[in-house]
Amino acid sequence: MDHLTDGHQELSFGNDGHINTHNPLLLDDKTNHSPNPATCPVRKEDSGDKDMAPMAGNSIHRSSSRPQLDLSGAAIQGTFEERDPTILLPNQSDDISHLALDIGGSLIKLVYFSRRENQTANDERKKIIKERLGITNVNRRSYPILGGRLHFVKFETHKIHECLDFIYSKQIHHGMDLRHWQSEGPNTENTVIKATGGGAHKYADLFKERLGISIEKEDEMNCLVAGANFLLKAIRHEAFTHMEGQKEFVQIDSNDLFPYLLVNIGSGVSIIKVDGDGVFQRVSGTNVGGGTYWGLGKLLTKCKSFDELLELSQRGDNSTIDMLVGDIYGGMDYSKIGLSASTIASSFGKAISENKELEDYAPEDISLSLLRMISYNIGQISYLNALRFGLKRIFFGGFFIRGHAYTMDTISFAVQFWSKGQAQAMFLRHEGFLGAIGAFMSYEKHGLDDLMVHQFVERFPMGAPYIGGNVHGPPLGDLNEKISWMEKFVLKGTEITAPVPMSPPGTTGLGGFEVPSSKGDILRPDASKLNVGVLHLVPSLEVFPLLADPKTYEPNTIDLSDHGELEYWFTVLSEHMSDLVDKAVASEGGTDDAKRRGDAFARAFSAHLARLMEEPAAYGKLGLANLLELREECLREFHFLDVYRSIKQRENEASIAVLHDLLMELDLMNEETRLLTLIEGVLAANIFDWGSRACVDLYHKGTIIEIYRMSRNKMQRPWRVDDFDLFKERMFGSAEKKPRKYKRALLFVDNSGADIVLGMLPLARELLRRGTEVVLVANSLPALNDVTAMELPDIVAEAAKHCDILRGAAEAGGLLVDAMINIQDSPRERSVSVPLMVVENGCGSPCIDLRQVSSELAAAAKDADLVILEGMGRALHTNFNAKFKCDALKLAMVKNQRLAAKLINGNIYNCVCRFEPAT
Ligand SMILES: Nc1ncnc2c1ncn2[C@@H]1O[C@H](COP(=O)(O)OP(=O)(O)OP(=O)(O)O)[C@@H](O)[C@H]1O
Ligand SMILES: CC(C)(CO)[C@@H](O)C(=O)NCCC(=O)O
Ligand SMILES: [Mn+2]
Repeated sequence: MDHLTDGHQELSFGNDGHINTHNPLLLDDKTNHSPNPATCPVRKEDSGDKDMAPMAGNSIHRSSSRPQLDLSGAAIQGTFEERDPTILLPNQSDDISHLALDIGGSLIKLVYFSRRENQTANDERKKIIKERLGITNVNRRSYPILGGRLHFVKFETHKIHECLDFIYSKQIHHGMDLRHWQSEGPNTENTVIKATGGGAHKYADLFKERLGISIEKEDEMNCLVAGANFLLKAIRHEAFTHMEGQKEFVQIDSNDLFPYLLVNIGSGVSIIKVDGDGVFQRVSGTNVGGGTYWGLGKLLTKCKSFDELLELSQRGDNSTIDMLVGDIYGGMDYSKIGLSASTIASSFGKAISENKELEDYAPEDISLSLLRMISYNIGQISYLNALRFGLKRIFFGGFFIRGHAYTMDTISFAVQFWSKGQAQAMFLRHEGFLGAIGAFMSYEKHGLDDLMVHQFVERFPMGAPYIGGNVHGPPLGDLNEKISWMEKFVLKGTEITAPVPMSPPGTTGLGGFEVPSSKGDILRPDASKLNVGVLHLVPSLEVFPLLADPKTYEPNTIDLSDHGELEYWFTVLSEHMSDLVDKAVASEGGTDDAKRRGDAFARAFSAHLARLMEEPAAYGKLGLANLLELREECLREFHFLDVYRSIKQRENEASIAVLHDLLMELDLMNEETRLLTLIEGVLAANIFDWGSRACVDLYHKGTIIEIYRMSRNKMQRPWRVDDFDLFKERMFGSAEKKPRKYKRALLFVDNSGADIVLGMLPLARELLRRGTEVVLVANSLPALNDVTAMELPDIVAEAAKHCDILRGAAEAGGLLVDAMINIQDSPRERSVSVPLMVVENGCGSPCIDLRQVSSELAAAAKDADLVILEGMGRALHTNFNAKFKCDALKLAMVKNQRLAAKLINGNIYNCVCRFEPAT
């Protein structure tokens, strides 16, 4: 027995899983007895989709978006003695296309770009939309940049052969001919790659010899500045402060970025005053840098790796070796000048007087003493230079920092201490890659140089465990290698999945250099392995033009920085996992390969979740939308392209089968009753959400139509949030107000099946009937059972068979081009109808960040005066607090008890109908 409560209303299922109530208003019972798909139980998950007939007959031509390999001209590269020779695919166009290097004294940083596969299946719909919405500038580039990803990799400079092997086996250096975006074949003669850092000079010949490629040298300082400027302008939450163990992201206004001080802590330290793009001066530097810490530390402690040295420092006590103020002042503070007894008076100073050898000091203590010495020194020199030029902001980059909390705290503390709080130290998430990014940006002809700020979107570092960070041995190329890696990664990398206790924030005492609080934290597996996201280049993402104030807009309603909240969602997502994996595997035919991928997905997603539990801000500011997106991205990473495909088809078929009856009943009503019934219908049908645990349990208890009717029947007003009367007044007018005819409405749709077919389409139809153009806004990529923009035209075409209004409007909107075959059109009706259109929203998650929408949605928004956001993901988890320049209606059923309590002080299955007039 399952009880659904909505305020005072309660409704229960009969034991047989059938609904006891019968509402004559909607859906005559006859549908229960007909042999149509509406009576299929919802639960039939494992059927795979092979035995599912395509819903719209021959009009469905959904093609998988899995990258297609072009095998023409394939040849084995290298000698035949090699065990796993690389196979070169010279005509493979969506492969890696560009790379740039920063070869420093300690590390080689490599940034490379891989293009995204072309999604041609969507072309027809796109063409129509472009014509309709008058988008003219979509092909403003003459070269085919279709989006892609920027990847970040690093190697130790003394192991340069690993870097050469990596480039070679990934074949990144092909297709680098600057005169052509796509090189025709494996011809490296013209290949030129951009490189900066000292090694660009030192190793140029080696690159020519080993790979036959020429290095084009770019100035190191130029690149550092270009990289920093790009990141600070283009990547949200790139910069953060780090004080007493607390990381806080800073959103830099790109119009208010300059001047600033850039301190790059590599082997040595460069200090650069930056006044604009390409406008800078290297004002200082110091030879006491990262190389000093690592070099001296290695000699003094016999550590074998930088990380080992850093890890030692975390267990160290520097007071055994440093001379403190208290050591000099007999245990007292020197309070007159603001120095506490525990302040370091002289780094390593104790070693003078004690009769000890190196072996007598703990390596841990030496490492910490060294780390503090160097960090404070750099902090102090940086501060002095900031003071010299009156700069308030200091950004620190370079791999010395290595995402290490204590290092950052120490530098921050030094800056804060010396400037008395006047200057602020900030760090960059892509800390070590500034130069490499700058070199990458310096390609003039690759078209990436003029990228608009918003065109890069940082996604979760999906590939990060295996492609970010250090690379040892052969690179991981294909999916198969990724999976193997994932299997090993989780077996070995227990430190990633183990939760980490956070030390309580400490105090810093009397203004002296106390030990910052984050010392005790574990050293996370190389920060760049998990911290640096892959930057996705999406050439056509824009800010949604109808946002009232894009600057203050925050998509996430729930901030997961509250640990209890994060824990809750962690549990929810973990509990969903095995179900999801089963579905994912079934969606790919249940093969052994699919099982292996499913397993790897579960491991990868779990590792990410564990990582986030340990450090919620690891990938930038974390909201629920990000977590849900992470899951979808993880699935895609392991080539699960549409897990819910067959469920969606089944739900659509079942709903289409009863659409006609629903429309007939609606048409018998008067306008006002009909509007209410339509809104009720949207809310009721929003129950079909495979992202909600409670609902999924519910689906086992009845057919789609039974559940839909049950849900409708309990629609008792007032809803928990109920602005319906206000909306009605806007639509129909009142004694005081004139009615309003909206010109164009954007309907952000949610799930498949009843939700779209019996909820949103009838509402769209009503708007169309009233002369409002309707744009259905759907996901670009599959997420849960959300309907996608690619699927919608077929659904609309099916629905149009049952309704003249929909048919005329769909025709006018160009939606029926493929599906016209069976429809006899009447030209008269066609010409008078306002259009019904479909646009993609640019995202592939159940939530939507309106700062990153597709250009077609942005274009469609231009003439829109009504926005309807439907569903929990789009209207509650995100955008519940979003304000718009036009009227906005937010409709959702809350299918999660915790969210209901938190957001609307209500209960699960309560409904939200929030109407907000234009601000
Ligand atoms: N895995 C690592 N191996 C070696 N050094 C590391 C590692 N991780 C962090 N470091 C630190 O980072 C420093 C190198 O930083 P970075 O790569 O920014 O400089 P670089 O470009 O090699 O040097 P420079 O710019 O002075 O030529 C090292 O000297 C060391 O202190
Ligand atoms: C020599 C470079 C620029 C090489 O990256 C760097 O290591 C550095 O800035 N060193 C510090 C040299 C100095 O200014 O004292
Ligand atoms: Mn460098």
